Amino acid sequence: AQDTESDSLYQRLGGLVPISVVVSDFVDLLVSNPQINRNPAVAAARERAPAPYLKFQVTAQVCEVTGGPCKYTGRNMKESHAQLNITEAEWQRMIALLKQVLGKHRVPARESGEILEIINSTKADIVTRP
Ligand code: HEM
Repeated sequence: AQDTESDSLYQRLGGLVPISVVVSDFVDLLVSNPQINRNPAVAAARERAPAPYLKFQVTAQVCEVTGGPCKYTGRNMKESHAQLNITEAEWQRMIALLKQVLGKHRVPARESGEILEIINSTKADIVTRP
């Protein structure tokens, strides 16, 4: 059936299968990005939080906040990123990688815009250095 204006973002994205694929590609790009890995706190956190774990938690979180049936049980964004010293430049790099993945998977403009808005709403909790 066609999407309607009132469908949740979760429904318009196509549910957990496409969401998990996009998150997986995004996390793969993020954890292998040389600029972001130059941050020693981020690089060190890979042992505590390996890519498969991040994929699980981010998928559950995106599913929940877009109106899907999941329940995110991880830590909040402020606590989980507080020790990582994430800079504005690292944030901008992450946004560029996210846009790249949304484009690769042909996520439409409306849905991409809503995802970017959700991600931007977490920026103040995640970026702790200029
Ligand atoms: C430059 C941007 C970002 C970097 C470098 C980054 C890096 C990390 C790292 C290294 C961890 C593991 C922390 C630890 O366990 O000590 C983590 C956890 C996590 N991040 Fe990010 N992150 C970024 C942005 C985001 C954004 C925008 C979101 C989604 C809104 C997000 C969602 C999560 C989630 C759900 C966890 C798991 C929390 C938990 O373990 O309970 N991250 N991130």
